[in-house]
Amino acid sequence: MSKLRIAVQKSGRLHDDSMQILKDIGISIDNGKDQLKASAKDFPVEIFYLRNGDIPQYLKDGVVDAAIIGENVLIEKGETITVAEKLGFSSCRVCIAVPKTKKYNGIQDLDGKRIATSYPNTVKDYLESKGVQANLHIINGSVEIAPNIGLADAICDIVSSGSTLFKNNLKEVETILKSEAVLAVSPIISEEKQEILNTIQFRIRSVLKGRQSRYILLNAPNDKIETIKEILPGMRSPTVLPLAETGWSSVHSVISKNEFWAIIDRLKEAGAEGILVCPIEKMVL
Ligand SMILES: Nc1ncnc2c1ncn2[C@@H]1O[C@H](COP(=O)(O)OP(=O)(O)OP(=O)(O)O)[C@@H](O)[C@H]1O
Ligand SMILES: O=P(O)(O)OC[C@H]1O[C@H](OP(=O)(O)OP(=O)(O)O)[C@H](O)[C@@H]1O
Ligand SMILES: [Mg+2]
Repeated sequence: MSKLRIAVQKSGRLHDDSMQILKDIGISIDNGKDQLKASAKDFPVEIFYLRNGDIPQYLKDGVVDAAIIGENVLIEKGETITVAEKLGFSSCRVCIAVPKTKKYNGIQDLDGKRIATSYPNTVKDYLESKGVQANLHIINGSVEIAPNIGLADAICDIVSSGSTLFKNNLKEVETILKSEAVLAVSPIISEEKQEILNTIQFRIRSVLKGRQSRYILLNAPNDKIETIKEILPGMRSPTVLPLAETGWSSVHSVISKNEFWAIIDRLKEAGAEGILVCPIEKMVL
């Protein structure tokens, strides 16, 4: 049976989370740090460790069948590549920034100006869509330094917390796109490998759903159960089990990770006690 070839970043911001999600879906890899290729145990998958920026070309050529990669890199270099799943980590945005002290009235201010970036296609498409022409300086790293050394009037780069912009006295003026890590697929994947990929996608969805959810357990007097059930969303309806103490029940439900703090006060007011919130490893719907 042929193996699905998946590319992951060799080292850098995506590496650890990429390996973690593979592990969570049951793909475990014995890999000496220096190996560039490794086979998974118990699953028809081979992992290739590559530079994030090189992965779109490998996907286009069919050298690898799928990859975990930043969506921003696909937008820059991967016109023909499809996104199979968003993976919920490495969230960032690609932005244009100018020196803090510069007045900025709108994108037309960049007409005829110099913009330093590692994402020339992304910037070019954006400027064209706004009818603006600028001179692009392509640099591969430390882009934020460019205005301070007189290399450019503006930059276009990745922003996450904004601290790199802040430290370099820059301000964000345009957000071109938002990005996160994705599972990307080669345009020339075979049917046999697509079958393996379908299994992987199913497992990824189960893991991501689990990560976004929490299992909640609480105790409440029986006459409060109806009110509590209305507060708890639950997958279908909450499970209600009698406690050893008469007149009391235990209520179990699944809620979104983000919902918990919003409903906790309402649950306590409604009479809930002994509230436990537990992580969920996987969730198959
Ligand atoms: N500050 C950040 N916060 C969140 N995600 C980021 C941040 N910087 C980059 N990313 C995301 O992680 C990806 C990899 O970034 P990283 O800096 O590790 O590698 P790189 O230098 O762009 O690529 P290569 O592997 O080719 O050297 C980026 O393409 C982007 O999607
Ligand atoms: O908004 P922030 O949270 O400060 O993150 C943004 C910075 O992170 C990335 O750089 P990275 O640290 O990956 O360095 P690199 O340029 O060497 O890839 C990106 O290129 C920005 O410089
Ligand atoms: Mg980087």
